Amino acid sequence: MSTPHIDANNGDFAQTVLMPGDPLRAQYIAENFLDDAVKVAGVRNMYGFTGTYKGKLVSIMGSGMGIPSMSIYARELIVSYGVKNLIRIGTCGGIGSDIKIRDVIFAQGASTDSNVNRARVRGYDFSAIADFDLLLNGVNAAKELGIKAKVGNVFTTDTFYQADNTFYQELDKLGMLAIDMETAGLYGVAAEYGAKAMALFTVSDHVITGEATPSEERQSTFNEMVKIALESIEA
Ligand SMILES: O=P(O)(O)O[C@H]1O[C@H](CO)[C@@H](O)[C@H]1O
Ligand SMILES: O=c1cc[nH]c(=O)[nH]1
Repeated sequence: MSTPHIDANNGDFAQTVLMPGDPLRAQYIAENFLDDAVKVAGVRNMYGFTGTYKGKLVSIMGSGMGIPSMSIYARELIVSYGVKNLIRIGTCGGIGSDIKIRDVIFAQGASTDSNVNRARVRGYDFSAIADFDLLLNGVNAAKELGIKAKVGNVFTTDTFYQADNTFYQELDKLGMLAIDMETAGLYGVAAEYGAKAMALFTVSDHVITGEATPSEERQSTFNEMVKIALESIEA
């Protein structure tokens, strides 16, 4: 049974879905990290794949950019396909002065300029937080792989191009590690529909210093994050 945005059959998705923003990254992961990967979804070229990693069944599906796109796919995966764990694997802009490009960051919590989570609690504030077990498994997997990772609050924005860059300094003062465009929405959808969610990123650029990862290095840092996410999955 397909949904308006996912043309997969019942049972096509594993209990855990890794979600990069870019569907071509989903395809790259399926081709390079999974065994026996099968394409299960492709409406609007938002590809979804299911295969195995070290014998564990896992799916990968693009989320698109921004909270609205992520929220559609996350909701349909949970409600219509019974997905239990959603792990965002994305890129982000670094904010803190101790954040360097290529760092791996776990989003323990996600603040936002979006109204979607307030709308879930009658206009009050909602703490958009990662599922503790998924976060712990991810942090432990990073440790075992010898990859240093940072864990903390991030900011999810609807606006990739900020009108006023001094905003980043204000986020820095509040201890925000990084900025992305989906995580607060993912955490809200997971809470609303009873699934677990967690996000980790690699820092592609630093929004205060302007430093950016050279394009030829992006793939290798991205691969480290993918390995962390895949190793963190429980059988
Ligand atoms: O690399 P992805 O996962 O798409 O994540 C980041 O990149 C996009 C912006 O360029 C936004 O989706 C942002 O969250
Ligand atoms: O959302 C994002 C991702 C990477 N870099 C940014 O500045 N923002």
